[in-house]
Amino acid sequence: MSCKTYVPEGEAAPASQVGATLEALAATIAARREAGEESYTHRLLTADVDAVLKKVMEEAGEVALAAKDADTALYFAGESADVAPDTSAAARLAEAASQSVDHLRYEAADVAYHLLVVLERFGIGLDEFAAELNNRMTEDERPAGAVRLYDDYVRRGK
Ligand SMILES: N=c1c2ncn([C@@H]3O[C@H](COP(=O)(O)OP(=O)(O)OP(=O)(O)O)[C@@H](O)[C@H]3O)c2ncn1[C@@H]1O[C@H](COP(=O)(O)O)[C@@H](O)[C@H]1O
Repeated sequence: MSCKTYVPEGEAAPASQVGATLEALAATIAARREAGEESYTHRLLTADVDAVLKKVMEEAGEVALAAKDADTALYFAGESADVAPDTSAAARLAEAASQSVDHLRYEAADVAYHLLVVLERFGIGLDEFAAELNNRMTEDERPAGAVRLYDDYVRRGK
């Protein structure tokens, strides 16, 4: 866990934080098929597919811009810490760099959410998505018991 995160006191942590989060979010998204038009997710699931595809591309672009900003901010924070450590300028640049990394995380979450909506639209469950990633791993990298794709479904259409 990073110094920016915490688990609320008294709550048991799931075996995999990101696994539990993605599963909960994917289930919420799937359930929004039955929601009303007031749900943004429902609209993305049911409107012209271009709407959600446009969002994926827009949010991916925002990740790239946020990462460039973070890269620049970290560079200046590093330079300042080398040249004038323990000054208010160095502290300000360090804080700006930390905020720019936070912004990158925010934009990455936007991409992940919109990608999950696309997967739901096309009936690709999280286990199947995991199998796609697992198939690309070496034996050493792949976790024990990891779900795989049957050979007939590997690199299909390529
Ligand atoms: N995780 C998300 C989620 N992430 C992003 N978004 C929406 O995606 C849109 C992103 O569009 P914009 O880029 O225009 O907005 P922005 O992020 O404020 O702007 P930028 O900083 O990115 O430029 C916003 O409307 C966000 O509210 C999300 N909408 C919903 N969810 C989840 O889906 C659940 C169901 O939500 P409903 O859509 O309300 O049913 C929610 O409870 C959440 O758990």
